[in-house]
Amino acid sequence: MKNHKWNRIVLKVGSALIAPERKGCSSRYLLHIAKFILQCRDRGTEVILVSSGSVAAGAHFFGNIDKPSLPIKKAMAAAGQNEMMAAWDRFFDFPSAQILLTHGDFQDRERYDSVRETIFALLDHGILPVVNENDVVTTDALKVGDNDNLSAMVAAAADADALIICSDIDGLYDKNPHTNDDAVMIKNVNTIDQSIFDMAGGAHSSVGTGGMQTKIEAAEKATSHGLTTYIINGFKEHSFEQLILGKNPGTIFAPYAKPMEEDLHWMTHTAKAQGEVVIEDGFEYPLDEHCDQLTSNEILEVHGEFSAGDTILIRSDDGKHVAKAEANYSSCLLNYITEDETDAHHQTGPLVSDKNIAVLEHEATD
Ligand SMILES: Nc1ncnc2c1ncn2[C@@H]1O[C@H](COP(=O)(O)OP(=O)(O)O)[C@@H](O)[C@H]1O
Ligand SMILES: N[C@@H](CCC(=O)OP(=O)(O)O)C(=O)O
Repeated sequence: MKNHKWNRIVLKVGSALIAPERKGCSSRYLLHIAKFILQCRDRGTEVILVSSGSVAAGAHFFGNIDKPSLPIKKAMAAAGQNEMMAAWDRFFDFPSAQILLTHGDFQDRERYDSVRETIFALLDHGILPVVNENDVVTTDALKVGDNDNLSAMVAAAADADALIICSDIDGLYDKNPHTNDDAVMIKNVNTIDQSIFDMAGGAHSSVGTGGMQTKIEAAEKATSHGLTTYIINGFKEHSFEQLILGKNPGTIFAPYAKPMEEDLHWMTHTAKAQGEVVIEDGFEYPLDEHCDQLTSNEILEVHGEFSAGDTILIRSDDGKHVAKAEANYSSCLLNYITEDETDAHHQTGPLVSDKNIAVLEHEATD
């Protein structure tokens, strides 16, 4: 696979590469990553950088406290973001542009289109977009939470051909190599199924977020959109030399032969559930074809507050995530009907829309 076939790539760089010791930014690893960006651009490949590291870069301003409170973490991000942007800028003789996003920007179609337009305009003018989560304004409801998933959302929104995740490890192993001496590296993944998710553990470093779990989630988001996804070791210059030569320096996840349609991809991988409806195990119908059979009769419990039109998660009693879909009724009404045992006439029509439904195939991870 030669990289000159890439028209556009998203390169995700983790915190450990930016501020390895939490003593501000270091050019130690950024130098060879910047060289790779230059080489790609010279070959006509547009690059979008998703750069973590604002919290790690800003930590030293706050005395590197061990367990910072949320407001202090946000303050570290605000101060570190400037340092991180400046660190990248030192390497380039072309301009870069800061894009700070939250999940809310992907959830809302107008804002999503606006982000896309801005990225395309920057690329058209040879400016390097540098994306990070807007940690200062995020709340639990609004945040993506990790830059692996954020990079996959950006890659899908920007119609990129490849997502390259630069980590602190060579690629995906069959188990966490930091805790298992016999872990074996996997060079190629053709299908991301539950067995691949089962291999992935959390982060071990003090600066990383999400570990391998969020990288597999990102790979699933990206490959189902038709992007080839790489996990490589960003500490090693050799990884980037191999990529330029069209070789595989880490783990490659093959893109779906038939990428998901845009709406289904958005519902599966981007839309955030505002609440959930628990139904009995063994609901018999394939939900995407027979969601008209799912009425209030099937509900065991309703969690969270949502309105008609919001995205909800349908979960079975044994915890399995069955589907995400657009609710036809509010949580308030569903709660009233399920709790009211006196009047069986209160049955609803279909709980969710048959136009906006995504059947989920993995076991719940939360
Ligand atoms: N199966 C696995 N294969 C490789 N790494 C794994 C695996 N399971 C867990 N990990 C952990 O994931 C880490 C990489 O993720 P993370 O610490 O979040 O770094 P980054 O800053 O690159 O996002 C590895 O260093 C390793 O400790
Ligand atoms: N937005 C955060 C990044 C969080 C994150 O996902 O970090 P990492 O696992 O190092 O990619 C920051 O800039 O510190």
